[in-house]
Amino acid sequence: MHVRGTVAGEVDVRSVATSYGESELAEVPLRPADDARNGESPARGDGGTATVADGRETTTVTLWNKWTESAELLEPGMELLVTNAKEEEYQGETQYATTGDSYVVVEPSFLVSVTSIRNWVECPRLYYLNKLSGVPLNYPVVKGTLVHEVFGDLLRGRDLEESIEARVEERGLQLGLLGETPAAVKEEIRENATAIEGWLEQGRLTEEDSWRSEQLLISETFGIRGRADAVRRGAPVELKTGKNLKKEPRFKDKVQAACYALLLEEHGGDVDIGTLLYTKNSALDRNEETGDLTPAKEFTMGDGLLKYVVRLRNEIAAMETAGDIPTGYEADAKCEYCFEQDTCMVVSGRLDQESKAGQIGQSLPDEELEYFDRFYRAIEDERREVHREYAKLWEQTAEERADDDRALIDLEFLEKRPLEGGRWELRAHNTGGANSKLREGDLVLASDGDPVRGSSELARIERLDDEIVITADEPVEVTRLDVYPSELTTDRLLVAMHDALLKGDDRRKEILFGRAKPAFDTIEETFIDNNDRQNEAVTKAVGATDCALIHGPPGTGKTYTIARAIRAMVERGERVLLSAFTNRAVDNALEALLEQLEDVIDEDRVVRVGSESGIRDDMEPYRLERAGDPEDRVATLQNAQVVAATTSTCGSRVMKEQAFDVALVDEAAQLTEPGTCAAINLAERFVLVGDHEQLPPVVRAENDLTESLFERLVDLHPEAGVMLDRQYRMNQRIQAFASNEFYDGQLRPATPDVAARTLDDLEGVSRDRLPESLQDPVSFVDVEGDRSQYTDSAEAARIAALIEAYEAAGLERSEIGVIAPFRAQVSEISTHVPDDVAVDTVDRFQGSSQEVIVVSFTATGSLEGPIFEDYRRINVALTRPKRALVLVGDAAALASDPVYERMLEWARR
Ligand SMILES: Nc1ncnc2c1ncn2[C@@H]1O[C@H](COP(=O)(O)OP(=O)(O)OP(=O)(O)O)[C@@H](O)[C@H]1O
Repeated sequence: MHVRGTVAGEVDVRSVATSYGESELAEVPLRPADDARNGESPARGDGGTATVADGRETTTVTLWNKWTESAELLEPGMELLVTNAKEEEYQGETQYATTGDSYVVVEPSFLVSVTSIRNWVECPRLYYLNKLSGVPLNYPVVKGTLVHEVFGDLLRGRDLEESIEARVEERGLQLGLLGETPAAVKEEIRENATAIEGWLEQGRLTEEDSWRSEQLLISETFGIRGRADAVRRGAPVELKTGKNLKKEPRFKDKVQAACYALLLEEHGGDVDIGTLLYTKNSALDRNEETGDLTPAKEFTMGDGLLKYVVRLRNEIAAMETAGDIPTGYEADAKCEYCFEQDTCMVVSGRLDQESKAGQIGQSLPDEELEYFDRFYRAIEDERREVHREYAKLWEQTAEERADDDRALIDLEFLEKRPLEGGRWELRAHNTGGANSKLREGDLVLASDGDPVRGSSELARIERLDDEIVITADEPVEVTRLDVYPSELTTDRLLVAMHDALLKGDDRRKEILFGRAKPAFDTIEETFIDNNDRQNEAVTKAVGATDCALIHGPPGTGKTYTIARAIRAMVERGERVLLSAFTNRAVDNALEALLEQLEDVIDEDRVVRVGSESGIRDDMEPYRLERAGDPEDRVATLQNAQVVAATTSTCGSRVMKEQAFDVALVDEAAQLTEPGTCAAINLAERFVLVGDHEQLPPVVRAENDLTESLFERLVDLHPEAGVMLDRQYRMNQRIQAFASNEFYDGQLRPATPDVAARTLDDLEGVSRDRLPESLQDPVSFVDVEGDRSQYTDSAEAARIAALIEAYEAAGLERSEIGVIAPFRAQVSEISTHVPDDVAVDTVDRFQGSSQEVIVVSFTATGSLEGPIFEDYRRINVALTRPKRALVLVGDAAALASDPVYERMLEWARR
């Protein structure tokens, strides 16, 4: 039986005398979880989870012997799982205790990666340093990746030479940045691959041999996830590109293989053997080396090792849950033999952290230490939220995930087709056509219906229509796609924050922490002659020696201003980074910029860095191809005077090697502080462009990440900012409310034409054909709703009628957009209106505009809290239309909120 619950009090650890001698035990007060799904057969399970009495009383779980080590980590409020526990009656109460088959798992829904466990066993401090600084671009790492890729190819049956050729070609850019030549790299890969081929040959001799390449594995029982290099006859095989002349695999390698064994057990295996393949061994010269030169080393995995691995994992989970920082004393690693000793001491010194290796250097000023601490916690909160997303893979049913837009389910598998290189193209029919967060180009979990226990693969979405096309390493008969919760974003935020504080230039930090005022050079030139504020913005951007902040309300020509500013910078010979939170914004800005640069520089000096699927088709010609001849690839990037990439890509290994005179970041109000740092870390000076009255950064946790650096700097250094005040989008009547409510009444139409625009300007459209109530550019339609919370079918039906009225007046459906506060209402409206009308949440509409916008408030009865959560969302919704805005909602409910009440007054005028 498995016992799972929340630690309900202090844990008591003590020694007792038993018939076997002295034993350690820990008594854990536990409030069992009442989740019925708890009992569903975790690995090694023999069914049933404790559902004590009413499931809420506190019971006691006794953890014996080595498990007391994990007990010491427990704090009240932490989750605990004990597998194969036994039930005991004690003074009329049912209690539980570990048995010889038990595993004790601390915070099981925190999924620790196998790599983390491996780093941790070397030294917990090393684990921490890796988190802070990320994996740098260096040759051993790239070579390791290449050997692993070739290994996968060989397992999938690809020809060795063909694989080496293709894989080295694919990494052209990285190899070029490292100054490596293809011939030398290929030779080295070939040497390593000999070991692999030899081993595979042996494997093929046995009839029952079965193996598969890289497999993504998740264990809900042990709280571990990872990608095994290969699985052979159900057992893990790990590839190491180093040498090992001992008979036995290295301990940390065994730990890693043991993690995979646990993962495989959860998938129904029973694993007691692990194989380590040291590929360098076969390249060694027998005459010079002594020892065991066989590359493949098998070892037997005892229960003791598996349990030890779970205890290690528990240490990480407990530390991360508590938000602690390891000191290195947790392990008996020898600092004097550690390659990272210097880095470790420097980081400890700068951050004033306790460390086994000791500290060197002076610590950061207090305010920077405080900042580091605050943001470290915030980013780790965010990481825990990502982990919660993983847990939802098994906590939610398929239907719940689909309703949550996290999965596409009930797909009808159509066919599989082998691709070059042994990969597969899989096709499925989307029967539901439902909404989801999934997009083309995304990495997803493709499964046969169960992403955790069934057969599942990490796959890429190539096409997403009625027919879905994905590519994957193995041919899963896909019937379900799940959002893959990636930690990449959080990883990069942490590294960007670390780089900004520990590697950042002093002057930059003076500015960021308000210890100095941004400075500006005097610029005499006029850049834009018909819009003073835009001209001032460009002047500031060009003249800033530290930073400039451009505040651009809706439709005020932000993109145009950015393009003009970059042209001026390019003309001055500067190397410019153009970045933004989304690919869409990067492409928009780049499009405007290309127009400006037409006669200024050659097209090939503008480069777009990003993946093929992320970049708009018409920007494809500018995309930096990563594959190819190393020298040539590097030359293309180094030669580029303008590089455009998302802030996330700015945190990639390739971009981190680049340096710029200036970084210009659009959509800056939607970026977290560390997210912004990822881009500005790469440049001498920076310009942020955004609007903090529109959507804030998208984060899962509620903490310091919700305020953008843009917003903080606008407050800190108002003199570095300029607000664009003329908008080129909305009819005067439409913009009035937003201007008063959000921009101190400063927003004005840029020209009389803009102020006076109405639907009559559109060809074939006449307002006379609209009902009188819709003839004004702003109208309100009072609908007494159906009183449900997140949907309102009465509103949806009314909206369908409104759209018909606009069509009757001559509008195209594609000129109408509908905005609703909740996804459920978006779905509800979608069932009422034709497909070609865009219906979505505010978040999806930010940055775009439409001739007509209909807003569904989905508010009835007494309004509980702002419907759009945050008034900034209302601002975005109300500023999307150019010529007509229709608000649909329950007037009585809306009037109960002061902002909505003012909105009603304006709309009904
Ligand atoms: N100084 C200007 N003179 C003439 N037209 C301008 C000027 N500035 C901007 N525009 C025009 O106004 C429109 C909106 O500009 P732009 O796309 O740059 O707005 P934006 O502020 O980026 O919009 P959003 O708020 O959606 O991000 C464009 O058609 C652009 O050409």
